[in-house]
Amino acid sequence: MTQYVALIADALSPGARAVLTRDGAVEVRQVDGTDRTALLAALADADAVLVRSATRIDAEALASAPRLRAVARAGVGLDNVDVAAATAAGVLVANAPASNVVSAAEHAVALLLALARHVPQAHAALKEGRWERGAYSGVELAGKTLGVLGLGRIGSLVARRLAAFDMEVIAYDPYASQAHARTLGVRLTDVDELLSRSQFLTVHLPLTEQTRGLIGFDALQRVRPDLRLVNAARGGIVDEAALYAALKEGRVAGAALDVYAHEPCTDSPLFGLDNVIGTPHLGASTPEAQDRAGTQAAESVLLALAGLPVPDAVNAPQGVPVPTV
Ligand SMILES: NC(=O)c1ccc[n+]([C@@H]2O[C@H](COP(=O)([O-])OP(=O)(O)OC[C@H]3O[C@@H](n4cnc5c(N)ncnc54)[C@H](O)[C@@H]3O)[C@@H](O)[C@H]2O)c1
Ligand SMILES: O=C(O)CC[C@@H](O)C(=O)O
Repeated sequence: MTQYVALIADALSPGARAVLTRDGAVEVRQVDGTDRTALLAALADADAVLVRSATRIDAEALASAPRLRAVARAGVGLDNVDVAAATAAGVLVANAPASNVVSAAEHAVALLLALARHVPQAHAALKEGRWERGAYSGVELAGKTLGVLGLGRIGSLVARRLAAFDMEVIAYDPYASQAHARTLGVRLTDVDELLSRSQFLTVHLPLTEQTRGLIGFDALQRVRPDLRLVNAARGGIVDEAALYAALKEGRVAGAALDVYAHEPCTDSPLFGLDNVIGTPHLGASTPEAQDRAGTQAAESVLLALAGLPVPDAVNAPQGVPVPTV
């Protein structure tokens, strides 16, 4: 006999459903969370909702969910969940912070290498029947300076991988310790040095009110003209209009983007520039990452519904049980 309804609002791995239904207490329902009307209707009976990055759980969604006890994010970024509104409503929010970091880091490295060597452009030309060896000469990574903006989980994995390419790695992160940076072979700098010295710059920040637009017109005035920028974190951190202007005016050499201010994004003016490559938010899109993200999110939901402490809860003090449902 099921007691609770868990709503899966984005495409999650089959492992999530298997965990949720393990003890027979949870009925799983599926909804397309990007269909706002359907989402709000489905939330009316939900005790928990599981999302990736496409579904917005904001104040309106929370107000439509009188029974809701938990929001579980199968991934890292929580910018699509209004954590403050959830907390005020007594709804526990949990993410799966370590689930997809290796996939995201590997994708950032893949984008950086593809950008340096024009892999997507050369591939497209070849498939169209053009053998254009002269058009796609690239640059080496060895000996170049890599700037890492945000030396957290993903930034650290990227730094370690690219140090192995003999890059000099510098990073800006006011919350990172010197000891941590040293273990990675990274030197911590201030923003000025990061911007003015980096030949490659990779962004690994959360999207917050402090980081929104951080790489904007001002920052892009202070970079080298041979800078190649990678953003596989969140779209709003890099101001797309400022980046477009900098690329167009030759103040930046190239950009590789996995994330966009508004997603899905298929018609950005940036896509018209030859020195921009992009992927449609694929950083976490591996079966390994999705399996971990889905099952961890589902485990958090079971703990929350049982009134037990949820290790990855972002709005409950560790060790303090959430209210029993
Ligand atoms: N493309 C994808 O599919 C994908 C996958 C996973 C995560 N992400 C994004 O990557 C982000 C980073 O993930 P993570 O696991 O490394 O997070 P994290 O919390 O481990 O690291 C973020 C780091 O940013 C630093 N930071 C915060 N504000 C800063 C500021 N103003 N200036 C400089 N540094 C600042 C923090 O100190 C922290 O070390 C996530 O928030 C998410 O938005 C994207
Ligand atoms: O769910 C996804 O595929 C994206 C996840 C990623 O952006 C994250 O923040 O974890």
